[in-house]
Amino acid sequence: MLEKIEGIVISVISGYYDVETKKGAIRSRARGVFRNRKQKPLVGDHVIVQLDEQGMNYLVEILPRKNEIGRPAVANVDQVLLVISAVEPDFSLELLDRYLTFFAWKNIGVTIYLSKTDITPAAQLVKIKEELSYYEKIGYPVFTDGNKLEKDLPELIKKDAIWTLAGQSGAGKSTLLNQLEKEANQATGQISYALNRGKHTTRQVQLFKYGKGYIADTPGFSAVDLYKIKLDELANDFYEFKKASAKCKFRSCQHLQEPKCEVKKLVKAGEIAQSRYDDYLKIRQEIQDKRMPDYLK
Ligand SMILES: Nc1nc2c(ncn2[C@@H]2O[C@H](COP(=O)(O)OP(=O)(O)OP(=O)(O)O)[C@@H](O)[C@H]2O)c(=O)[nH]1
Ligand SMILES: [Zn+2]
Repeated sequence: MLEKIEGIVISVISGYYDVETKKGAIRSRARGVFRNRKQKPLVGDHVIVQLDEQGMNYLVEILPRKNEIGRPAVANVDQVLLVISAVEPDFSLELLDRYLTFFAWKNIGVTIYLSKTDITPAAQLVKIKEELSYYEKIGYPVFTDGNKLEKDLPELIKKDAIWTLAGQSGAGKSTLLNQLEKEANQATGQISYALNRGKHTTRQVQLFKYGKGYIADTPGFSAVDLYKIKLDELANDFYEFKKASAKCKFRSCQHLQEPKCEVKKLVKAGEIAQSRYDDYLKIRQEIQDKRMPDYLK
């Protein structure tokens, strides 16, 4: 009888898949069957490995994938740690809304981390923190202090959860990642993967253990495309709009010119941020402009 065991792919190196299981890490090869089906196991995939007596382990099945993001891609991402800088590059609410919209669309939770607060003029920082408190109110965890983030993060990463970093180029993703990875390696006595990365090898993504789950060791991605979002579903990706829309007169209200729109009422009352509404309209327009005509779909 060949034993089968379930696990999570934590790294892929030249055709070998390292799978973390309850028996520890198992190195395995993928069965040719995946190639035929054009199916390729990704880091983050939940898989079944078949063990045999000769010590040859085969990855024989990929369990259903709930999402896939980034380049290199990571599967089954539970949460994005979004790094937004206060300065260099300057803080931008529009950029923040773009990221949040994208991950909401992908059904991935976001935790916001404000970086470079140490080099931000005090008055500017006060204003940014105030703006971020709105996001906390609508349900996004916000960290504006790196030490607090590192202290709380192990608790936040739930069992087998996969986190990945995202944010604009220069925001500080690699800086934070190196810090977290160093800590994780110190805690577990692991050798840093970073040391094995030759300059000329293709950049691979690996998961390192953190908290009760994992963090991807590659800074995810910096740019997001929003035009694939369906126009009439966009409002659902703005969580506070979605919540308010239960009180809109029309069930399919897009919060534009419709009468008795709760979202517009709350914008007027200052309860929904005007900047959120403006960004909603802007992204909407973008989707409209790039939308394929119905007959081409
Ligand atoms: N003062 C200060 N500098 C920071 C902080 N975080 C990052 N930096 C600096 O900002 C620059 C960019 O940081 P990176 O970590 O390379 O940014 P990144 O998001 O990985 O950028 P890409 O690799 O281009 O996507 C580096 O010079 C860092 O040293 C911070 O919290 N405070
Ligand atoms: Zn409405």
